[in-house]
Amino acid sequence: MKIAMASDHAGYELKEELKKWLEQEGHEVLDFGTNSTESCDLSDFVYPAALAVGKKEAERGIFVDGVGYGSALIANRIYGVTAAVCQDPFCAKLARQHTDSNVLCIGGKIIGSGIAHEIVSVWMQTEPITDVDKYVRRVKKVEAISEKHLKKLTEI
Ligand SMILES: O=C(CO)[C@H](O)[C@H](O)COP(=O)(O)O
Repeated sequence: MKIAMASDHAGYELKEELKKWLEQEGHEVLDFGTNSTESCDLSDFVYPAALAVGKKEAERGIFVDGVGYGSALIANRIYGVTAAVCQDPFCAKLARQHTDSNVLCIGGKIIGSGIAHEIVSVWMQTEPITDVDKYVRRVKKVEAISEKHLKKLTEI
C-alpha cells in the first residue's frame, strides 16, 4: 500500500520507527517530513501529506505529532480525508470498521512504541463493515457533510 506519512518534532522519532517498519512490511511510504526533532509547525507537514491522500496519490495516511489531535484537525479539513486519532488497537479497529478512516493520527508523546505498532497493524489490516446498514448509513452521512461544506480538490 502507498502511505503518506508526516509528523512534527514531537512525533518525528515514532514516525521514523513506524516508517521503517512499514517499509519492511512491503509498503511504500511517501514521507512529507519533518526530518528532525527541531521544533516546527505541524501543518507545514501534515497539510501536504493530507492533500496527497485527498488526491489519492496515497491510499492512506499515518500522521504522528505529540498527542494526535492536531494532525486530525488539519487533515479533516481536506476533502476526501477522514482522519481518526487512535490511542489503542480497539480505537484503531473501530476507526476502520465503523468510520472507514483513511488517515490514522497518533501521539508520539503518549503512545509507546509497542502499542503504536499494534495500532498501525490493526488499522492497516481492518476493513470497513459494509454489510451492516447502520455503519454504511453513518459513513454516507459524513460524506454528505463533506460534499456540502468542503471544496473538492479539483475546484481549488
Ligand atoms: O501534539 C501536538 C498537536 O496535536 C503537537 O505536537 C504539540 O502541540 C507540539 O507542542 P510543542 O511545540 O510545545 O512541542
